[in-house]
Amino acid sequence: MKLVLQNVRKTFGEKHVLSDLNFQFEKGKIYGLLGRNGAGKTTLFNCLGGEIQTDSGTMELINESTSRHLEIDDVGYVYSLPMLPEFLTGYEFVRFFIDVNVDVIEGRGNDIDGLFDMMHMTLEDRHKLIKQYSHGMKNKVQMMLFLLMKPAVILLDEPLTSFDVIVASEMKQLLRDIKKDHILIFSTHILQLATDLCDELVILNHGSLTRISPDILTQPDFEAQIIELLRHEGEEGSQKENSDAGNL
Ligand SMILES: Nc1ncnc2c1ncn2[C@@H]1O[C@H](COP(=O)(O)OP(=O)(O)OP(=O)(O)O)[C@@H](O)[C@H]1O
Repeated sequence: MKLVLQNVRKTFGEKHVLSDLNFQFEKGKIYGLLGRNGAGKTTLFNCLGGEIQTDSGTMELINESTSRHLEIDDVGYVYSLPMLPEFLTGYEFVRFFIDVNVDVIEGRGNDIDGLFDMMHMTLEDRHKLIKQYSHGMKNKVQMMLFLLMKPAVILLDEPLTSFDVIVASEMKQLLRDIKKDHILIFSTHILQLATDLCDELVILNHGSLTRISPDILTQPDFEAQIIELLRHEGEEGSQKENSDAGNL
């Protein structure tokens, strides 16, 4: 399965945030999305997640012989600031979520405690009001929802930054375990996290996506090179592969 973006555009007033963006994401990989503040990472996620409409272009899921437009239900979105009903306990919310999505979730919702165990959330925590949850605990609940829904595309907007080192390591392992069934796109400003977790690094700059050559990642000064790419984003002659040439 592939997610193919072609000529995707999004403008806010005079500002061209995404301009004729082309890229192809493949199932089984974790993509690290890098870009400077205001580059348009959240805008891209919002377009993919159906939160906002693109101005033009296509976003399609392509299997071996079929293709179709990306639908809202194809996308799971873990927000950097999770929005959850604070008046419910984590357990109550997950049970409610399973009840309203029972057709999609099928048997995966039978063991709610098993899900909380997988997230290493204690019995006490799972029965506490979400209002009392830390940022990281809320992110864990969000992650549980996509384990249940199994959307084709999972977008993660800086989620691991709220986890302590132990939990971040557990979550990274969880993402590696599930990646074979999904397209995972992970937005982060933490370069070390991106190189550690992701199979491919992609830079969003001047409204387009550009794949970073894997050769750069194996070089000892890769961090300096990526910083340089971000600093001189869009300039000709930088050591990166153009997404149009390399991926479509
Ligand atoms: N609803 C909106 N209306 C007008 N402008 C917007 C809107 N949403 C985003 N923008 C603008 O689009 C640009 C891209 O913003 P976006 O939040 O997508 O960037 P980002 O890469 O996620 O940034 P950061 O890394 O700082 O979170 C910014 O200039 C922002 O001001």
